[in-house]
Amino acid sequence: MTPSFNRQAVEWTNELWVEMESYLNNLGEHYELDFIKWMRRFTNEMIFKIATGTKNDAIASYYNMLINDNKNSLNDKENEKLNESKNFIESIETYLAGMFYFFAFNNFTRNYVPFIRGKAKKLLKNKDYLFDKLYTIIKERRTEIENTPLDQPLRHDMLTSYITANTSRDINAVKHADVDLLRPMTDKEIFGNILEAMLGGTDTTANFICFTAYYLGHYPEVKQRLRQEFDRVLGNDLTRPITNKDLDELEYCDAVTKEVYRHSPIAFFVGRLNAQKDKVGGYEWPEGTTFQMLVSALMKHKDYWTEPEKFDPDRFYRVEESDKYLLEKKKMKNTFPIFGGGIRICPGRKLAIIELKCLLILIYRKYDIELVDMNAPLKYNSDFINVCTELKVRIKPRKF
Ligand code: HEM
Repeated sequence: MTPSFNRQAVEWTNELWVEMESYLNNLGEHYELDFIKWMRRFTNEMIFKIATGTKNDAIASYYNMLINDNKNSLNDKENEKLNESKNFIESIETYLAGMFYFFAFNNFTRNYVPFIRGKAKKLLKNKDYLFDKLYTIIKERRTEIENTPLDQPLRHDMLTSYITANTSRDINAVKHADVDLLRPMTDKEIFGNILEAMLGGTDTTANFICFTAYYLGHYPEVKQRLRQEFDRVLGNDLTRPITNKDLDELEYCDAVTKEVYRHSPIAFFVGRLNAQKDKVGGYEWPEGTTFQMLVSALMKHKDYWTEPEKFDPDRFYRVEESDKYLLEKKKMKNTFPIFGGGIRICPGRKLAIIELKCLLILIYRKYDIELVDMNAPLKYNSDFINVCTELKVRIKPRKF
């Protein structure tokens, strides 16, 4: 993600929060929300806008689903748009959950074992819907660009950038030097990139926000320190939009989110395939071996972390000044790969942190997230990634 996308991401997170806040206020402080459902729509709406330059009304459609009678006040076209948006976000959820199915069961099992065959069929039907939808979006945007007069500027989004790359309408300021890539992209290549962004950019960040809300609910002293930092950086104005500069100043917030991630990582393993034979862990491995690195185990290993089971953001806060967290100081570079590393490092990492930090400020400076059941464990499934299955909360005004 280029700096211009990151700037837009801050702006859009501010804007989208204002929309979501109005729905939450309408529902009222006693309403029990499933926070993951809201956050998934928030992050999907963000990545949809960044990827395509348009809104998909993921949050509005969810709100309208909850407030059934609202539907009656909408006309058929508006209802159709909201339904389409609901189907789209559900298809991403189903596609992501289904990936594990195709990972775990071989071709024979998927085609001949009765229950599994039925499930695989449904997943494939969902895949067709999602792929068609994305190809339609690409085709429609191509036509729009072709019909835009040359003297009119094109908007800035991933799709427009991919479609125009290496054409006379190129909106990309920076050119790739590799000769093989100095040609326009095909629809298939564009589709692959947009699909990856949608998949990578929806559940991951939504889960991270929910996991953080869960830990803050259980560690009020951490929440209080976090708010002190927000108040110091942002002042008393509870409505001022957040800026990139604000985010850079939030050191304790950084530490809190890292500690949440260490305890409840989302991408709990990272995979690699070796391109040539290699020696790993004392053994020779042939070319083409698949490795899965269980990073969740690295993040809790006693050789790398002081009191690894303890929830303490201070292990990430100004750790270079600390004597207590010597292990962290020495080892963190290789033991904490939130976003993977090397050439395949997560391209959405900046966007994820922008959304996460912005939302934490926007929510906690003005409201409190109250967990409905303080005794409930963090509910999640470990499939391809750790996915929060439910987080029941009430959003209350903050008590000063
Ligand atoms: C908290 C949020 C996120 C976490 C924890 C996360 C984590 C990861 C990890 C661990 C990888 C594998 C990296 C590797 O193999 O070294 C990855 C890859 C990827 N992520 Fe993220 N990610 C997050 C958010 C996002 C967002 C917002 C996007 C949207 C643009 C995104 C798009 C991708 C893509 C496209 C890849 C594949 C990159 C490749 O294979 O070259 N991720 N992510």
